[in-house]
Amino acid sequence: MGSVYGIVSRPPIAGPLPDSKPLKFGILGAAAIAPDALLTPAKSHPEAVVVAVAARSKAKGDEYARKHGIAKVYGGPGGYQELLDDPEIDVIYNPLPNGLHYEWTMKALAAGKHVLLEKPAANTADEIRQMFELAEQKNLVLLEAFHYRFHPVVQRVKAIIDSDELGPLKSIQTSLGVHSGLFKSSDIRFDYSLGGGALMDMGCYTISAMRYFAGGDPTSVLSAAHELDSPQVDRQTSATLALPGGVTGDIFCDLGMPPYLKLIPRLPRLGAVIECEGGRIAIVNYVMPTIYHSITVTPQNGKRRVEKVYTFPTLGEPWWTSYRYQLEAFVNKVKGRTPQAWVTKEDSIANLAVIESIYAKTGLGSRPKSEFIPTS
Ligand SMILES: NC(=O)C1=CN([C@@H]2O[C@H](COP(=O)(O)OP(=O)(O)OC[C@H]3O[C@@H](n4cnc5c(N)ncnc54)[C@H](OP(=O)(O)O)[C@@H]3O)[C@@H](O)[C@H]2O)C=CC1
Ligand SMILES: O=C1OC[C@@H](O)[C@H](O)[C@H]1O
Repeated sequence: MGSVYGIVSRPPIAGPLPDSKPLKFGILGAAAIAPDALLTPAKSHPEAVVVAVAARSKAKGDEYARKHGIAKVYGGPGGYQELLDDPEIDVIYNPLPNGLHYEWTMKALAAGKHVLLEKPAANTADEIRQMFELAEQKNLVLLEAFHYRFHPVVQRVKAIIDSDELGPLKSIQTSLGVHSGLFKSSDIRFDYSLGGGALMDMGCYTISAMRYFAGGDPTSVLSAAHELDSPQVDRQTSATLALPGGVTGDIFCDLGMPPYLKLIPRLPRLGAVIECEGGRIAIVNYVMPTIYHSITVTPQNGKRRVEKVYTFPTLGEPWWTSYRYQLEAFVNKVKGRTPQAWVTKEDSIANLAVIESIYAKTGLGSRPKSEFIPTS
């Protein structure tokens, strides 16, 4: 999935600004998402450079570093901690499996590093609260990498909702699903012990977007259902949530939608529909909008229009991915400048709390708590 962005993203190679020291990033794990989420965006960011990667296997780390032009490799059983202990590194990017996010983010913060942390931030809301508390204590930046929030598309949709052009909100539907076979059965997404499940992996976006558009958190889970991949792992989850002001929210997420008639592969579901008293907004692709997107606004008493938005008035380029916008915000935050958008501690905690409440409703329960006990 990630490599699609490589096709649309055409970054120039950027040099550092004369008066600004670039932040040096280290990556925990030779993860598949890192090229799209950090390595490629950093190439066009004058104040971000990836200097090291750690991998459980030195050989895998070496190969990954060679492919992506990363100078240093920490490999073997102590490699992750060696990366955290590297005094040259300012920021750790943590794209480990969900169930390892808490342990390695706590360790990275303890080592005095800022952290760009993949979504969902951890397996439980309580772990997320602890990570942010440590970041606050140490005056470090911690961000859950909900990259889509940094792209102009969702911000434009939110502005239309808030403008009251279409009147009060009635309902919000958000979806994210991919066809079966995209992820192998051995993928981390299907491993309960690593924090797997469709609701964790993809549902976290649908809930995050729904909460963002609603401007508030669900008050209850009205109903929820799942299809299983294995006894504790949902391949698909859907739920209906009560939102403030009598608004209803429907989410759908699927790690492997079966083919139609067992033959025809399914197109990805990447959309959202927002119904208001005076019209509706339909978004195609709120998750990876740089590839393609549309915002169709249909007022009840007006003309239907389609909007597309790739840049902000004074920020971005049409080829900037959501990850590139996210990196811009992250670097600005670390440098003490005001980022264009942000995902706050409260937002990250609330998102995982909704995931946990849906898992409670379906009976699958939260993903396992980390066994890591912080020492400081
Ligand atoms: N923002 C986005 O758009 C996306 C975010 N993600 C998130 O990024 C994270 C990683 O996803 P993805 O890159 O697809 O996954 P990968 O499986 O490619 O990467 C996970 C990395 O974790 C390391 N790892 C450490 N311990 C284990 C273990 N016990 N089992 C498996 N891997 C382990 C491996 O590193 P090594 O062996 O090299 O040390 C591996 O490279 C997830 O949290 C996911 O939700 C994923 C895709 C898109
Ligand atoms: O973060 C993600 O975004 C896109 C999905 O395909 C992927 O499963 C997920 O981890």
